Amino acid sequence: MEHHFDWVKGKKMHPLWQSPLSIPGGTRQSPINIQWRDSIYDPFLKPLKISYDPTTCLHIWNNGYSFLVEFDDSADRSVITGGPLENQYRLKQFHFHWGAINEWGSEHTVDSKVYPAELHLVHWNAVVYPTFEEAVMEGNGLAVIGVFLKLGEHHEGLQMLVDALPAVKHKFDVFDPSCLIPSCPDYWTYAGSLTTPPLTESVTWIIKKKPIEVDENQVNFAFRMLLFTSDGEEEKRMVDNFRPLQPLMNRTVRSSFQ
Ligand SMILES: NS(=O)(=O)c1ccc(C(=O)N2CCN(Cc3ccccc3)C2)cc1
Ligand SMILES: [Zn+2]
Repeated sequence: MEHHFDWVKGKKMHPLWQSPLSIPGGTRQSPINIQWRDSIYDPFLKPLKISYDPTTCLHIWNNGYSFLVEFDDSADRSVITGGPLENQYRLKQFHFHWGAINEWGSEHTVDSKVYPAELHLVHWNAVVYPTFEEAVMEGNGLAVIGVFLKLGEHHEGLQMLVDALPAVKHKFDVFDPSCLIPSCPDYWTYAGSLTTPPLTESVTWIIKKKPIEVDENQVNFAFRMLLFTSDGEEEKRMVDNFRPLQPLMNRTVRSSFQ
């Protein structure tokens, strides 16, 4: 799929959505820097309840600016509930954001610390909305779990994805994405938006405090060998697919931990 780039004086620029330009009138845009000491402990926040059915995993594919692993969301088989959420949300897909080198790549930052990559597990409110596309347009439509990746030990679960990547549309038998989520229950949560078009302000963000560890080869092979372009075009490595930080404006980040 052709990646829409913006041209300025004949130079390929990053796609529009990566410019600092926030959408007109946007008051809850993402990503943001999470200032740990400014986050407010909320004792009423419940533990997040995650129950995924590994057989709902469909396939992995490259959508031009990331690679996604999509799930069968036709029933309540892989769901999250609790945490800051009023309803149960269905898992639709997960994807990553990463940089060309390990110095950057994550979308959110913590006390201005950038991680080499960030995982997003995307869920939608199927209790209230009939389709994902409609939920994308509503303030309580989506819930995304963000998990930071840091360099360290080899990660067995990620390795299964790395091994599947060469085949663009790789049929998965089973994959349980909870193996990519740290067991530590602590998270921050805030009201935000999609970080890619249509940038709608429909996401309840749940950012895990603990990162997962992956080794250097996994980052290099999992992410940096992917291409933005489709066959026949000059090769453009798929890197730096993260949006710049957005203003916090009148928002509070709550923490589930003291
Ligand atoms: N980085 S992120 O976690 O914020 C994120 C980014 C993209 C998506 C995503 O699957 N889509 C965004 C909307 N798009 C399709 C669509 C739907 C309605 C209207 C227009 C377009 C699919 C989900 C989460
Ligand atoms: Zn994302």
